[in-house]
Amino acid sequence: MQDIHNMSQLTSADLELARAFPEGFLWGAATASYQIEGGAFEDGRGSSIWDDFSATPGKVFQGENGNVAADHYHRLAEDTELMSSLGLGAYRFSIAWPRILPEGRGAINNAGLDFYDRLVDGLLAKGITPYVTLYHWDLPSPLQQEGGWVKRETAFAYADFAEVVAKRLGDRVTNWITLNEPWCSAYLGYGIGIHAPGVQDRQAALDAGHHLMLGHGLAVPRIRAHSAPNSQVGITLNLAHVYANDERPETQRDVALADAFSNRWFLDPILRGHYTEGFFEQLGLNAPPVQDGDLATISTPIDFLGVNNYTRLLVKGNTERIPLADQVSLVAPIPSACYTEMGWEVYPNGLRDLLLRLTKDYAVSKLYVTENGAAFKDAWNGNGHVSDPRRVDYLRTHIAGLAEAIQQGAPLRGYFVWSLMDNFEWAEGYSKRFGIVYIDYPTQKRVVKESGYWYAGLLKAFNQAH
Ligand SMILES: OC[C@H]1NNC[C@@H](O)[C@@H]1O
Repeated sequence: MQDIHNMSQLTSADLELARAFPEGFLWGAATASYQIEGGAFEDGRGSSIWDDFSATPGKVFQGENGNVAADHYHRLAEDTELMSSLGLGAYRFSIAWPRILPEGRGAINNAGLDFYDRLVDGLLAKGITPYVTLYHWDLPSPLQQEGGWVKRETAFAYADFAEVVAKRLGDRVTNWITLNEPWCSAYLGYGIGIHAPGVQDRQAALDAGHHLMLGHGLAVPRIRAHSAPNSQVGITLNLAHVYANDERPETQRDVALADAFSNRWFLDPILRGHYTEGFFEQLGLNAPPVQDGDLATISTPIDFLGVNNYTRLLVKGNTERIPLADQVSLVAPIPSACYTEMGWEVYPNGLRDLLLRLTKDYAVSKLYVTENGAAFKDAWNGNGHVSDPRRVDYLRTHIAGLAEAIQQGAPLRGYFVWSLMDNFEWAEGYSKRFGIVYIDYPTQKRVVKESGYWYAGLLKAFNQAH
């Protein structure tokens, strides 16, 4: 691998930026099982709701699926070497529940555990710290056939799964993330149905969200029980800072609604032990089936909050009617702004402002940015590397915001770029590329993009400064 730490990619300002971060700050990259692994029918892996959703005509771009993806299942050595060559301090990945418990509960598939054993050992051998997400959306199909996350029993099945994994990996894994983005699982999967399992029922979204959070709370002590004393357990939420487009009262009202729906729906139960006042009424829905003790379980103390952030929300108040919390109108694309291939505004201060808000409003002892990145049109001409200056600029400006947030008191301990490599972007299939490494799917060749070289150079400059 050619000198990947080619710091000539960096400006003097970049070198200054690297030095702005405190000693011990963690630099990593993130992926998820269904998005990169492939090996969908191998070694006892069961089916997930994303296998089923992908196989349903019309659900995923061009009918694409995760059967092969980036073939990571067969490329552990190559990919851990790639991570090492980039100089990553940590790697965030997720465990495919259907590899471990093909039926969702009951019989353990040891070949599935063996795969993650090999991955963890490979990372540790290269000095890369594993950050393990236990659930990144690939619910075993049999559990969905019983109702999935709208059923309370799924929360208990999840906690059992978490314990099985912690028992096997807890002697080496000390950083655990229970769930990735339960908001997406609940609202995109059960509310509007653009994600698996494709249910369109807003009440079901509330019920699923509650049981996802319950599963989180049930799992935390069981993970701790099988992990080393210095382990830390947290959860990753997708959050976005909400801005007012103007000073009108209806805009202020809608900013609060958007914040409740996008952020506080999960932040408040997990970090404050209660749902946001009036939230269900604002949605025009009933409360989910909360049982005595649930909120105490859901708000069990955690060691860090993982924050996934890509853009901001800019709200312009509705005048003609009182909107529902999930129907607030966002400002139309701003001509002067930049947008990624996902249609998300590039607004670097949004990540900084989000971290500062969390620090001010919630008693979080530690924060990690567990995902941040961008999809742009990346092309590879079959040789050399992939030029992606817009992604370099996206990373540079968002990382600069992190330094400001830390300076202003945010307890930020690390950053994981999304993503290590191009991968299956859910309903968008492979049409959207988020990687700092390009995947040529026909050949499965890994090609480090300009952003990958830049990120590697930044990490090298950071390490040299400490
Ligand atoms: O949309 C980009 C990413 N967002 N967070 C969850 C990941 O699975 C997505 O690929």
